[in-house]
Amino acid sequence: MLNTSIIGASGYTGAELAAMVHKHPHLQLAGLYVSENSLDANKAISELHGQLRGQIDLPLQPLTDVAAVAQASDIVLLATAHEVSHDLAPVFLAAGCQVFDLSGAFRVKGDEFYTQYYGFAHQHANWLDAAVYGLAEWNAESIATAQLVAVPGCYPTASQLALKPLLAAGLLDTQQWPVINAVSGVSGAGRKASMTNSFCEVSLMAYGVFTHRHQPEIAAHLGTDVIFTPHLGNFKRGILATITAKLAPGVTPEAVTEAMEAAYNQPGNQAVRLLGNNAARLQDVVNTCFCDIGWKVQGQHVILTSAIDNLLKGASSQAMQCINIRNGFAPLTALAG
Ligand SMILES: NC(=O)C1=CN([C@@H]2O[C@H](COP(=O)(O)OP(=O)(O)OC[C@H]3O[C@@H](n4cnc5c(N)ncnc54)[C@H](OP(=O)(O)O)[C@@H]3O)[C@@H](O)[C@H]2O)C=CC1
Ligand SMILES: CC(=O)N[C@@H](CCC(=O)OP(=O)(O)O)C(=O)O
Repeated sequence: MLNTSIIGASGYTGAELAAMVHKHPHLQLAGLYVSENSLDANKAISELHGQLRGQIDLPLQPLTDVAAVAQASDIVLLATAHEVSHDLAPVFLAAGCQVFDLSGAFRVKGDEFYTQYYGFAHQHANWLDAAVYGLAEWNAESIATAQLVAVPGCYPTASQLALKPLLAAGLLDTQQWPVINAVSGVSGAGRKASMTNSFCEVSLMAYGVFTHRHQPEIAAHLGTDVIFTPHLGNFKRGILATITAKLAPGVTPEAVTEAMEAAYNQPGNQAVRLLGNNAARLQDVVNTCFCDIGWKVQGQHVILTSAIDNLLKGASSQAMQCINIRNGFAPLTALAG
């Protein structure tokens, strides 16, 4: 059994991770942690997340001695804000732990990226360089030997899983940037109260227009520029991305289907479900580890729809897929099947 600690366990993604680790036949929950001065310190996790009652009643411990937690852990899951992960990951890594970071702190290489999009200067160039981007269906080979996995953002997961097969097969005319419009449920903003996620303030709207940090994350890992516009929806969970792209001259609908099937009808890639000409729907993926992708071609354009649960395939279940790949377990262990 691998001792697994979750930092940020009281949050939305942290609680999902706790449930998965509890279910996993080869992982053992070593500890659940919150910040040193957290208002939730020493409460049972099930007091905050009632669905865990009777299953996981462990306390949320204040993270006071990072070195001691590292010593007691084989695997550390960081379900913490970017700056917190940035500071904590190197400590766990130096102690030899496998680290799976759900934040954006190690996702994109490049000197100016963190100052421009995250508001802090990155201090750990060596770990940023060593980090493997945890898009499970596309980076399995590198994930299998990584010590630090940077789990992709929620919008980047939905967007890239739809576009990558077409780019890999050379089917897109990238002179016209793919246009991604995506709507997320409010849990994407985390559990902490704020005016923007307050019930009476949430309304379907675009935000971060031309400035959202996921645009450069998507572009960097796709290797092509995109227009990306996120939207906040008045529902709890799920992301639906609707993506319009231009096909290269002569590309047929059959070629698009073949590219999607070649990418995902493969052993190990069962977390992506292909819908052909049907459109993806949130209700089919919420509370699951799946990404559903549909597409339709007309003339020289393709419209793709991609749906995930932002807290699962967009964060926690993708982290668990990466743990499974890294440690030689079946890819969807503790997730499905
Ligand atoms: N929500 C989503 O859909 C997605 C989130 N992510 C990323 O995953 C990470 C977690 O997100 P989410 O679960 O939504 O966030 P939440 O705000 O719901 O939870 C954050 C957790 O971190 C804890 N925390 C805060 N500061 C520290 C600290 N210094 N040391 C230890 N624990 C700390 C909080 O508890 P307390 O403050 O009480 O200490 C809480 O448990 C973020 O980086 C987010 O960007 C990625 C993809 C999707
Ligand atoms: C609805 C909402 O607010 N969503 C979040 C994205 C959450 C996510 O993917 O997290 P990372 O910050 O780890 O990239 C946002 O737009 O900031």
